[in-house]
Amino acid sequence: MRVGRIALVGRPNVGKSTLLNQLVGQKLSITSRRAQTTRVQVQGILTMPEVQMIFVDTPGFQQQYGGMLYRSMNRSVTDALGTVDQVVMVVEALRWTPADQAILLQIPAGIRPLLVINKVDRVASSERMIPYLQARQEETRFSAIFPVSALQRSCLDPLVRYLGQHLPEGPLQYEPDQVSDRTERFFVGEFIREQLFRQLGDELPYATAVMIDRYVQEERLIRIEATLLVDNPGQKAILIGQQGSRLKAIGTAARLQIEKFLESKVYLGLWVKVKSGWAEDGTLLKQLGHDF
Ligand SMILES: Nc1nc2c(ncn2[C@@H]2O[C@H](COP(=O)(O)OP(=O)(O)OP(=O)(O)O)[C@@H](O)[C@H]2O)c(=O)[nH]1
Repeated sequence: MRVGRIALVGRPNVGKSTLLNQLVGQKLSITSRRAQTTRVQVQGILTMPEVQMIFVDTPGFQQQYGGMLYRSMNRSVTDALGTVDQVVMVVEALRWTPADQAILLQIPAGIRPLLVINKVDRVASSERMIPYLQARQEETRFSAIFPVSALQRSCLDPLVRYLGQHLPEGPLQYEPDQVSDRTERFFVGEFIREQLFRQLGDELPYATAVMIDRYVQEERLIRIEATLLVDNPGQKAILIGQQGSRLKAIGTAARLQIEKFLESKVYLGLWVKVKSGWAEDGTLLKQLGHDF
């Protein structure tokens, strides 16, 4: 067996979560059009006849906000890189921004990352890719370059083959049918967060934490109760909406996703609570799965 840990790095929104979900074949990490939706490190596991790949989905590297939450996010990028066998850097086709460059510089010097150029489906003519590819090849740090479309699942097979061939030999670390080391409860929180990102304005999802208070298997359904923590009463009002309409829409959409994921009927109760400064509360962040 070849077994190893693979880190996906890249600036926010390049499609790391989408790529991970496609590789592992299940919706593990939430995706949205907005940047910086991944807060904690999620592992996806892909087991094939002779290979087990353990993917570490690192949060998008960002410099825009300060605060404990974001420091923890940036630190987990560097931490993750110290313990992995392969680093995959993801960028968007035809784009190489200062943020991409900063990420490349953050990868420790001894590591030769593999470059995935994602979203090639957006490139109208392949000729436009030639100078872009040449420029990337001149950046001699990459061990290999793979243009792909995570969304359309195209060109992923050569990438998987290459990754498998370059992992160390060793025993299985997870059962073959395991796709993640996270619990179902964790994913339920992620599905709720995904709806916050889809249904709210720009700022609020970042100011909201989801806590699963109850998760009980009953005879005919799974009963889940969750609290959405916000920073101030104004945010609470926005989140609840006119006569509760927004919270209801978030709850309904999240419940449908959760039912699909758990393959069971679900009751989902959502409450909104104001707790100012939650993003600076180390104990709370730990409970939510952030390491310090
Ligand atoms: N056209 C196109 N869009 C893609 C592709 N892969 C991802 N996207 C879109 O890009 C957006 C961002 O994707 P994510 O997977 O959330 O990006 P991420 O890098 O994980 O972002 P963070 O979680 O913020 O770090 C989503 O709207 C995806 O649907 C692709 O191959 N082609």
